[in-house]
Amino acid sequence: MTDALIVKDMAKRFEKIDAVSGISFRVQKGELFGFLGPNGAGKTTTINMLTGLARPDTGTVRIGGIDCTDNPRAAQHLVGVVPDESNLYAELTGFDNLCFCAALYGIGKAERQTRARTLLETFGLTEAAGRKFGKYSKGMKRKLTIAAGIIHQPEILFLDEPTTGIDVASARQLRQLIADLNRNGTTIFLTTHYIEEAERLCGRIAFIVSGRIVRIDTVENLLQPLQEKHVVRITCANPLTHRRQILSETFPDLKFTLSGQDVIQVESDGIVRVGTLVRFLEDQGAEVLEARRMRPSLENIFVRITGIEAEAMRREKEKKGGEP
Ligand SMILES: Nc1ncnc2c1ncn2[C@@H]1O[C@H](COP(=O)(O)OP(=O)(O)OP(=O)(O)O)[C@@H](O)[C@H]1O
Repeated sequence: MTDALIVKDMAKRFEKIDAVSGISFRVQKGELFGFLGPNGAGKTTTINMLTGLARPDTGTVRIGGIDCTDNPRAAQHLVGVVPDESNLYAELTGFDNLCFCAALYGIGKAERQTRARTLLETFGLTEAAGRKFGKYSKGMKRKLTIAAGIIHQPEILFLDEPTTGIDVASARQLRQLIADLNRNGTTIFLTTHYIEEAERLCGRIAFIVSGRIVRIDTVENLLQPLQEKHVVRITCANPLTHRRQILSETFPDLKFTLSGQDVIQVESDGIVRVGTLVRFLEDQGAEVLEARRMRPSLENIFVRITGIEAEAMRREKEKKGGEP
């Protein structure tokens, strides 16, 4: 397999902050590669350097075999970027926006019209092709922005939080579309704070924490240590914080992790006797609302690796980016 992207010892410092501290990784052609990390981990700084918007202090970036380190303009032609805020024109139609983007890359008139039509078809936007972009729904806007990001057939497409801020149904459609694009050969670099989205879509994931890549592996390998685990999530109406100690002492074979104040996650190598646990908690004065056996997920791994609650990260992001 050939590499679409090779990053070596790339670093960036802002005054006193090492935003990215010498990271190295490769993305193969055809991969859907996930880049996950908590707030402030260095994801945006990394993407900016990979897409030619910022220059690394040290290290090298090769895209499609071309060294882009000292030539950010070269990078801009080799990558497709879908920014948070769409850069398309509200007054132009969907079709004209795509043709305009293609023209910026020097694509001839006949070819850009063909590509625009094909992409509108692929993204289910043919009927909206003649409508002004400003009148599109949020989900349609995001789709057209992705279409514009691949009109020049880039080596790699960067999707930064593609489903943040759009409604649930459109987000589901977008995920399907991203999976289809990848299945049809587009190499994708995806950041998302929806861990489940990453688990569902990505083949391989890098975890970045405080500017360093702390783990990089296939989703299958990341999940492997959890395959034998049994996980139960117990939700209470009152805080559980002060009960963790007694739970650990009474059930030494079980591992208890608090998730917020009123949810506790129980992990075990053997079957968890949920009834016994619930009765014990109730005897202790807890008001148990729900006890649910969970399928071990990438979220458990994320919490282990980053020490950050995925739920807390989701809430934080949605405050910034709007509803999911
Ligand atoms: N232009 C800048 N000047 C100074 N510090 C910066 C600048 N850009 C980023 N940083 C700092 O660098 C670190 C990494 O920031 P970055 O935006 O890359 O993180 P992130 O992983 O994208 O976070 P989020 O998920 O919240 O968007 C943070 O500590 C941030 O405050």
